[in-house]
Amino acid sequence: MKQKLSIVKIGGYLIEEEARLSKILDLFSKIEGNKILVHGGGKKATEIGNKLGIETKMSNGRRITDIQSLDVAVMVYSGLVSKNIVAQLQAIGINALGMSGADGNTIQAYKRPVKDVDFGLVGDVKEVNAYGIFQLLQVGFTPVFCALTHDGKGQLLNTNADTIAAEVAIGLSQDFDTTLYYCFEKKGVLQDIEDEDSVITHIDSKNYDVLLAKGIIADGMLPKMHNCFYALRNNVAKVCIGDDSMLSENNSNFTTLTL
Ligand SMILES: Nc1ncnc2c1ncn2[C@@H]1O[C@H](COP(=O)(O)OP(=O)(O)O)[C@@H](O)[C@H]1O
Ligand SMILES: CC(=O)N[C@@H](CCC(=O)OP(=O)(O)O)C(=O)O
Repeated sequence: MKQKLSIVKIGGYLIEEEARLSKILDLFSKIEGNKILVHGGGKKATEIGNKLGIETKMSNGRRITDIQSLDVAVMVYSGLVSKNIVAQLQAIGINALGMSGADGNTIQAYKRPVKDVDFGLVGDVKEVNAYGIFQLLQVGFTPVFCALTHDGKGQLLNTNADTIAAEVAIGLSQDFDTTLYYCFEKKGVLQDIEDEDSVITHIDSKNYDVLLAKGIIADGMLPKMHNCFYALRNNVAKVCIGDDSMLSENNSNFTTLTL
């Protein structure tokens, strides 16, 4: 039987709030078995960029990563956010290791080809070094991935953290029985975005199409759900979306996805 692996991705809003972040890290530390954390930090990058006088350019809600904003992304994602999370995990007994995709050649990517929009130094994942990550887990490290990959030729690339979580989950699903948790500021996928009590507890490919058609899934939830189904189609055993309480035992008020 395969060993269990939990991959938890935490989003930008949760990272911003100190108390909420430490609650999540505490719940994460209590997950039994192998685990990996993936964090975003887009909001922090925008905030620090503004302080440095580097304007954030967006297209349809997605960051355009020019050379200057890549520098900000590297400083914020693999520096400020990563090291803060790693130190907090160390303080609660987790031997965390802050990683970008360049570290240990864990995630190689290629620069996204220009179609309608040139996203700049943004990477689409080419290959996950599952064996390297497997070895880190076997010796007792807990990898903490930020939203950066590399092209193998010396160029760092900005890669969406939700995508990194899905790709790492897929890569490790050959060896592990993997559950992927997308943890963000809402209780789950909501029927009505204004009503926190309207969590849709189960979404499959059929009602996904209905939710899409009705416009219930929008904005950042569109690529998130795309990543969820992509992971499920590629051997990831279970995918869930919810807030920090999703990681507590005895809570079922979050969204579980199936094919
Ligand atoms: N039906 C929905 N249920 C919950 N959130 C939704 C829904 N439709 C759109 N959203 C939006 O999707 C966003 C989550 O995407 P995103 O900001 O990319 O997450 P993250 O913080 O994990 O990076 C939420 O902030 C919310 O505003
Ligand atoms: C290419 C791309 O989309 N990169 C993201 C990486 C950070 C991220 O994904 O942060 P959240 O999970 O907090 O949104 C960005 O720069 O915003």
